[in-house]
Amino acid sequence: MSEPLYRKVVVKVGTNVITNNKGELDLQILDQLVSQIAALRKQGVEVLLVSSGAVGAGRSVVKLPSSLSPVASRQVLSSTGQIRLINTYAELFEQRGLNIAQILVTKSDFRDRLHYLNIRTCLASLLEHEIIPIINENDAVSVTELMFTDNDELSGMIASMMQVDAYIILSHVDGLFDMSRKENTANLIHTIDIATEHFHQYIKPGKSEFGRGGMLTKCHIAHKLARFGITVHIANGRTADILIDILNSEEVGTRFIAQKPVYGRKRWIAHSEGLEKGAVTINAGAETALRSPKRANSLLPVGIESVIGTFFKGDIIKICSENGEAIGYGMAQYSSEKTKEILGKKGEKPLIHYDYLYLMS
Ligand SMILES: Nc1ncnc2c1ncn2[C@@H]1O[C@H](COP(=O)(O)OP(=O)(O)O)[C@@H](O)[C@H]1O
Ligand SMILES: N[C@@H](CCC(=O)OP(=O)(O)O)C(=O)O
Repeated sequence: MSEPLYRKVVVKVGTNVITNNKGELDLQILDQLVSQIAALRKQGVEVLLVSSGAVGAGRSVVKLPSSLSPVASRQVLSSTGQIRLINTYAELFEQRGLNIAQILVTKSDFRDRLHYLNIRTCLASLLEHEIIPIINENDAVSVTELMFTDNDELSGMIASMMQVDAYIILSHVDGLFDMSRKENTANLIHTIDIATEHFHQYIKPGKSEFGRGGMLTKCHIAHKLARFGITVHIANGRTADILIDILNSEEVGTRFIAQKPVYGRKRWIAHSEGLEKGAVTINAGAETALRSPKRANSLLPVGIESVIGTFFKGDIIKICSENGEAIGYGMAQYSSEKTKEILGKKGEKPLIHYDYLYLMS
């Protein structure tokens, strides 16, 4: 391999990639994946692996009655399957002289800056000691409202938190296809430049059998990360040497071109969907000011129409447009109580400073 394209990557592998049609772990594919990661490590590439497959692996460990609730069966399958999954990885990496670590997280582990930084320190220390972190959602304890949409979202969060060069999503499909054409003539989209085109035009809604996310979630995350300056690849994890090819700059799968990098707190705020403590509704003038391409504007009380929930200084809050649609997130500079006192007034301090503001496009 020539000089690898990236120095640090997050690789996310989906259930459909690493399980066979009987739902069992596909040892041949896992072996192929591990050997590619080992080859990348030899080249000095730092790899964080996010692996789905716990629930899938659990299905081949225990047979559950159909009367069990979906939540309970997911808890049982994931907690039993995760052991099988991680043991398989441990054995395969050990054969290549590599150590792994298991990190199980829930969305609430990212709820405030301190927790977020704790996870970051943990992952950074593992990489520093040449241990490969294998991350999954802690499905046994994360229930409905605290769940990530799927592991594509979790991995996106890790990729942005760890400031990787690229986020590689290994799916069971070759990438994003242009579904606007007739099915049998669908074309693989090689690159997407989010500055000039939108992925929505290519997507067909729907999820595959065992996974949770679907192409729409993948593209949403890819778009978000490309905005932060991280290149995203969506490629087929069952294709031999796919990771090696990507890091060798071969044109495989779909690549979302990275834009100018954004760092620090803005990234954390951008991943706070569902973790907000409250919300504010703003008027049309304030929305126009926040979206101004000419200058960065902070959110002033004069443009705030209403306050929902209770929040304090330093909390993440959601920003909604006049019609109630979520348009962004930001860190409050003061409490909901104070905001209520001064909303609509001129000359007051900003509720959200532009450095702590993330607007969805
Ligand atoms: N434009 C598209 N290109 C490719 N796949 C698409 C598209 N629109 C919808 N899909 C669906 O998305 C699925 C891939 O997403 P997902 O099931 O989450 O993959 P995985 O489980 O491999 O992570 C495909 O099976 C396909 O049916
Ligand atoms: N955490 C779950 C996987 C959830 C998930 O996002 O699955 P997938 O869409 O296959 O990546 C598991 O390990 O079974």
